[in-house]
Order: sequence, then C-alpha cells, then structure tokens
Amino acid sequence: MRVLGVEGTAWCASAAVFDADADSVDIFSEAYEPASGGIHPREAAEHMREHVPQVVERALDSADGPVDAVAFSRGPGLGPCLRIAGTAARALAQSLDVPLVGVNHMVAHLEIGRHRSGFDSPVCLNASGANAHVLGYHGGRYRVLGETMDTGIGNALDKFTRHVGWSHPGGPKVEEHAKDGEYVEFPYVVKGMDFSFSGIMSAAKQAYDDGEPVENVCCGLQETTFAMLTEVAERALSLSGRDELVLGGGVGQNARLREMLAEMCEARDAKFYAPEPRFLRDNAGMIAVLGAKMAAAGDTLDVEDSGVDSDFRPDEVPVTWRDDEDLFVAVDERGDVKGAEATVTFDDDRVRKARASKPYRHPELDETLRRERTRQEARLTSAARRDGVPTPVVFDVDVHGHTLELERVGDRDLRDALTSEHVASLGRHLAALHDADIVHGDPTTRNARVTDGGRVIAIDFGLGFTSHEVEDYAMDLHVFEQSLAGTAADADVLRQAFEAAYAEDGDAEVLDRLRDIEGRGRYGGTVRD
Ligand SMILES: C[C@@H](O)[C@H](NC(=O)OP(=O)(O)OC[C@H]1O[C@@H](n2cnc3c(N)ncnc32)[C@H](O)[C@@H]1O)C(=O)O
Ligand SMILES: Nc1ncnc2c1ncn2[C@@H]1O[C@H](COP(=O)(O)OP(=O)(O)OP(=O)(O)O)[C@@H](O)[C@H]1O
Ligand SMILES: [Fe+2]
Repeated sequence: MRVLGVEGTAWCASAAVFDADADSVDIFSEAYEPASGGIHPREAAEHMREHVPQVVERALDSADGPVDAVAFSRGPGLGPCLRIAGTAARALAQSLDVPLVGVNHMVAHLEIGRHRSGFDSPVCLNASGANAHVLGYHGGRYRVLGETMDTGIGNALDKFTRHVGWSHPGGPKVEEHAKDGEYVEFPYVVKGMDFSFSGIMSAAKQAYDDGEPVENVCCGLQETTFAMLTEVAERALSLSGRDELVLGGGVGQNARLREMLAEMCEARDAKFYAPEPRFLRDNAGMIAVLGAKMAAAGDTLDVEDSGVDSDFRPDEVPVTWRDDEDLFVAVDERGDVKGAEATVTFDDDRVRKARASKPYRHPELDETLRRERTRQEARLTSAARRDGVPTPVVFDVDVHGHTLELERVGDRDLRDALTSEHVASLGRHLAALHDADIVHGDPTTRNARVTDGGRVIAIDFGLGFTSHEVEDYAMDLHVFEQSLAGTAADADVLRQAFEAAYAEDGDAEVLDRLRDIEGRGRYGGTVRD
C-alpha cells in the first residue's frame, strides 16, 4: 500500500508518501517562519494556501506509483490552517478516486515512534509546541495519563524567547544558549501526573529582567521543565508496569531532553526510542504512516463527514488499527516495591521508604526535590493524622538521607480493591484534608491502602503542600479521577461514588472547579499567544 499524507496544523506545510511494502517515507515540507512575534493564524493559513499544493505535487512526483489513500491531519491545530489542508486532501482523494483518512495529529506523533521502534505497547511522551502529554493504550483508546495544565512545552519556551527578543521558533535557541549556562532554580510543578509551565515561565522572565545571564536562565529552564516531563514519563511507566517509552513532538529534537529520558529509562531497565528529527517535528510522514494503518483497518471517512477539529483530543480516537492487549499489566507487589520515586522495603510492621537519586536530574535539583519531598511527606503525613485522616505513623525521618520509616498499613493498594465504598472513603479523606488546608498532591489509586476490614488509609504525601486555593483542591480530585480512568473498568460508577462522598463533607465550589478544569480543552493547539 502507498499512502499520501498531508499536514498543515500550524507552521509546517508538508506532504509525504509512505510506501508500506518498502517501509520508506519521503517527506516534503515548507516551514512558515514569522517575521516577528509568534505564529499568526492568518499568516500561517496564507502559508498553507501557498505551499500545501506545492509540497503535494512534489510528493506525488516522487512516488513510484499511484497512491491508494490520502491521509490528512484533522486536528488539533489552528482552524484556518486545518481547513486549507483538509480541503486540499479532500479534493485529492476525490480526483485520485481513493479513500480519505482523517488522522489525529497527536496520535500520529505517538504512532510514528511505535512504528519506527517496533515496540508493542509503549508509553508515549509527546513534547510538542502546543501540547505536552503522556499517552498509554488502554481499552481501545490512547489514554491521557498526564498532561500540561496550561501551555505546551514548546510554546512555553517560545514565549520566553519572545520576551528576550529572539525570533520564532525559540526552542532551538534555548538549547544553544543553555550549553554555556549554569543551572538556576525555578519552580518545579508536578501534580500527580500533570504539570504546569506558567509559573516557571514567569519566573524565568523575571530572572532575565533582574539581570540573570540569559544562558543561565535557558539552562535552568531546560533542566526544570525537562526533568518534570521525564518524571511524569517515569511515573507513567511505573503505574502501567510497562518498559518501553517513545518520544514525539518538535521539542523532542532537543538533545538534553532525549538524554534525560534515555538515562531515566536505562536506570529502570526500560527501552527508549526517539525517532529521527524529521519524524519528531511536525511532518506529513507520520500522517501517512498512521493513515496507512487506518486505511488497512477500513478506518476511512466519507467526504461529507470529514470536517476538521481544532480541539481534537487524542483520547477521542477509536484505535481501530490495534487489537492487542491493554497498557496496564499486573505489577508484582511482593517483596520490595520500586515506585516511580522511591524504593519501599518491608520489615514486619514497618516500611522504609528511600528516595533514590535520579541521575537524569541536575544534581542540585535532584537534592532539593529528594530533601523537600521527604520533609513534606513526614510533615503532612503526621499533620493529616492529627486532623483525623488515617495515615501511617511516622516513626523516623532522615531528611538528608532522604528516607522515612513509616507504619506498615493496609493489606493492599486501593487499585486492587476498587469498590464504591473504598473510593467514597478516599473522597471523605480528601474533603477532610482540604478542610485542614492540606493538598495531597498525588492521590492516585496506588497512593491509598485498604485493610481487609475496609478501612482506607492515605499514603505518599511527598507531592503535598498546604494551600487555601480551591484550584489546588480541585486538582487533587482531578488527579484521582484521572488515575481511576486509567486503571478501572467501571470508572464512571466509581467516580460518582467518590464525588458524592466528597460533596457530603467537602466544599461544592471544589466540585464546580473540577468541572471547570476538565472543560479547559488543553489540546487546543490554537493557544499560541
Ligand atoms: C498541533 C500542532 O500544530 C502542534 N505542532 C507543533 O507544536 O509543532 P512541533 O514541530 O511538534 O513543535 C514545534 C516546537 O518545537 C520547539 N523546538 C524545536 N526544536 C527544538 C529544540 N531543539 N529544543 C527545544 N524545543 C524545540 C519549537 O520551539 C516549537 O515550539 C503540536 O504538535 O502540538
Ligand atoms: N506505609 C505503607 N504501608 C504499606 N505499604 C506501603 C506503605 N507505603 C508504601 N507502601 C507500598 O509501596 C508502594 C510505593 O509507595 P509510595 O507510593 O509511597 O512510593 P513512591 O515511589 O512515591 O510511589 P509513586 O511515586 O509511584 O506513587 C505503595 O503503592 C504501597 O503499595
Ligand atoms: Fe505536532
């Protein structure tokens, strides 16, 4: 099979031919480079109008024979750009009289890595301009295991470089300057498996305005944001019990990010694959490759149903081209438990939790995170107990040795005892914590233990903090519901029980804010200010 791919979501007008029999991909691209500022949607659309027909012609000329299908990026992306590339693809499919395939651009960033690596069911980190998220295959869809709560990673870097007067795109310039810089500290924000960049970016602009050499700011920015992405990727591997990671997206061209991910994977005996740069940045090759898989599965579109979608989320896509097993595999929980962050060893009625050094992190950042999280965990585990929330007794804490000695609690993780009663208990515990101004920070189905008698005990307060903000409380609920969606078959029923229990003891405003968080459509691709 030979498939023509068409890409035009934002800056890259691209066409490619994928020859499935030869497994070869020829890509032809024209980049839009704004004269000043960031990407202007109207200029970008103009670029597509001019260049899409041209690259398509070059791609078709290069093909060794007729194409059997036309695949195009349906979204996410900038509406005006999507519409122009979509119209071109429709017209082509009709004139060539071949099927039309509508591809989700973010799923294509993932699938190209899976295709080129030969991995079965990898976790995928997409680090692109408008997005940043971790995906895993589960129950016939790609689930969003973690994501940015504000901008994409590339857009965040680009915003900083605009502030210092550098031309778009800024990512490569940050990489160049960081090589001569020294690490400076910026806020590190990971909540469960989600993360946010806006606080870091304000701090980076401020540091620059205050006279910090730009090289140092670039170095601190990379070390901080990439460590966040790597940590979340590691958590996703740990949670899913998988040992394969692929990288996608334009920021994946950054050597420091790839180095960190490779080191993280090596340390946990996982395999890591990053496609070559031409497949990382936006390109039609990835659209053609996924288009071929979809076409082979009969997943094609009628022209009248082929509208574009600028907010097209990866988890909306029915994965028709795979029929293999789920992402999540049973994790053997006997003996020592190696969590994403720490190793937990059991000794009768006690557990010892040691936060190991992460070689991928800058040593200063590594030391700060291990020390602060150990300190916070000890402090908040005890504070929560005092406020009536069941948590382990803290027997000992060694902040400089990054270890805790805790009471051994529960008979199994909540993940292995997911009933409405148990999640309702956790909902009540979170309401009580929030009432005491404590945010858990990472309330997943693995961070609560259940006794044979049905008692639920909260553990792992390492990402916790104190706060009066409704937003922070709502994020706790969001993190829990995300972990339910990732692990439970009947997530809806459990979510209702969880929310009903929270509503009884907690603040209605927090549940309202939760709805708000869910509705924020962070895959917009259109957010390019
Ligand atoms: C929806 C779609 O339009 C969008 N595309 C997109 O963001 O283009 P992509 O090619 O995946 O990524 C571009 C981003 O990648 C950054 N970038 C490129 N090279 C980089 C480098 N060496 N280091 C860091 N960032 C880099 C750029 O600064 C820019 O922000 C997306 O995939 O989210
Ligand atoms: N006090 C405890 N009593 C019984 N089991 C525990 C206790 N603390 C931790 N465990 C077990 O060890 C596992 C890992 O612990 P914990 O979540 O604290 O480590 P972690 O490395 O921070 O994990 P992650 O980052 O993956 O959430 C838990 O899921 C639980 O099964
Ligand atoms: Fe992209």
